[in-house]
Amino acid sequence: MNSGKDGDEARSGESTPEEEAHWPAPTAAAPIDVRVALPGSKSLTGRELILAALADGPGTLHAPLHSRDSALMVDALRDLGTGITEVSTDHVFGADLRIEPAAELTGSTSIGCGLAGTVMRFVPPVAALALGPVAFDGDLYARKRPMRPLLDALRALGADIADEGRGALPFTVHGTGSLRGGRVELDASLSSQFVSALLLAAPRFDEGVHIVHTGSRLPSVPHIEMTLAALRARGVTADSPAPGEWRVAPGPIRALDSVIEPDLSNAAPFLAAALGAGGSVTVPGWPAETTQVGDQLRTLLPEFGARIVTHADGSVTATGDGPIRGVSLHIPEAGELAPTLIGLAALAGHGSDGSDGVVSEITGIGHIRHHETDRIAALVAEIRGLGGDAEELPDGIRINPAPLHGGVWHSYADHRMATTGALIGLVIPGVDVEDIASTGKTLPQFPELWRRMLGLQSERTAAPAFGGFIESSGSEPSDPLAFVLPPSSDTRFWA
Ligand SMILES: O=C(O)C1=C[C@@H](OP(=O)(O)O)[C@@H](O)[C@H](O)C1
Ligand SMILES: C=C(OP(=O)(O)O)C(=O)O
Repeated sequence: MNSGKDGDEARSGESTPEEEAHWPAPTAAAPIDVRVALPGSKSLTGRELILAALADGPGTLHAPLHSRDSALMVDALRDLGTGITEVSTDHVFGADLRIEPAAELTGSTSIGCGLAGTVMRFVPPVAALALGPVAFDGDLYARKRPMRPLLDALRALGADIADEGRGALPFTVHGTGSLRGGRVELDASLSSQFVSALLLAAPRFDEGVHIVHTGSRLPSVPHIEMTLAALRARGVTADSPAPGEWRVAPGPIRALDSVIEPDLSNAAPFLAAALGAGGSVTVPGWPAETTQVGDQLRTLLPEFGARIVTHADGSVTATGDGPIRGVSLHIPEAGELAPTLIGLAALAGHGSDGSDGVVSEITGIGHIRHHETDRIAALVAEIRGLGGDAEELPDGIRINPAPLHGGVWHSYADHRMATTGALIGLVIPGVDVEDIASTGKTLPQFPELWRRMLGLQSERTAAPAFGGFIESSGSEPSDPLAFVLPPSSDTRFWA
């Protein structure tokens, strides 16, 4: 795995110079009918890596994500003494991972967080269990992402952390090999990851943890439920005794072999493409039950006019055969999906598709100002840059119908900004996405998958680091199955 640990520039380790600059987003020439298989969930891969590193024996992750964020997590846990090796398999998105927990976690190291919220939040509590100082830093913008509530909570639980009052990266956790734990108050209104971070390491705290959220709002609740479910799957006693409170009992974390579900949040731009291009997009391997917030796409996309069918074989199809409708959505739990939904809302208002010109408002997402960039400010600026009419709300965005035109769409090093630019470019000719390589954070295959989705030839002569993920059954642009996985990989990969 190439994490690009030491550089702001190196994001996916496989981008061409052209992608680093401006990527001409392909415009859909005709309705599409394609099947797009997606790699593993960032959030599940991160949690399973942490829990496997703290477990009572070795375990294997099947079908994990291989991307910049997951590589940074692997590097961080290796730096703390965990053995992580790639185990070759024949499925399409890269190797399984074999994890051998360290007998004792070791400090005296430094950890690069890139721009990964999961690394900068989930690893410090683990570092507190290591022996010796562990220095954390990340990309320049990562230093702006909030950390103070988590660092203060860790201190209250017994950790020694030096951050020179910054409440942000860089900081050093002086691990002593153990942490007392216990009851702690924490304001998680800026990020649910503060809660998940403490819960994940808490079985190894002397007293476990009892977190009491003190803020007036709580974003991304499904991600906290995902954390509790991952802990319980490993035999840990973990619950929520009251709204805004969570408890984890001290005890062993059971080693196990886990299968990572495909990333349903990364399904968002692809399913949304059915609305942009017209036609159908099918994502295979959709779990029948999941804690991933991306599952909500099945109810959110119909708000924009999509038809969704969940098939018995575990695939989900989105079909778009009419104008994109304006929406009024309040989605505090689904901020991760907001950039794609906002992109659709901008298209609903662009005025040349026969849409009814309804104003869209998407609210409850103030916390996405603290994601990879201030996503509300960035989306407003970029939609306006293409001639659209968008304005910031205190906790969201309003989009008034307006025709869009081509131009440069800036990514702000944010993978979901980049994919949103690609989505708009499906409909609006002449959109150039700056830094499409930022998609390497969670989906290095994005440019390739997107072009293949449209029946376009690959930009590469050979897919380098993540090759073999598509089995083209013809690659004629008109072939509706130009983009499928072979059935054998399908069953193996999504089992
Ligand atoms: O725990 C996780 O894996 C995540 C939690 C959410 O963070 P916030 O609560 O900061 O929104 C989500 O947006 C992020 O992409 C992943
Ligand atoms: C907010 C996101 O990432 P992170 O895990 O870095 O917070 C995201 O992927 O949309």
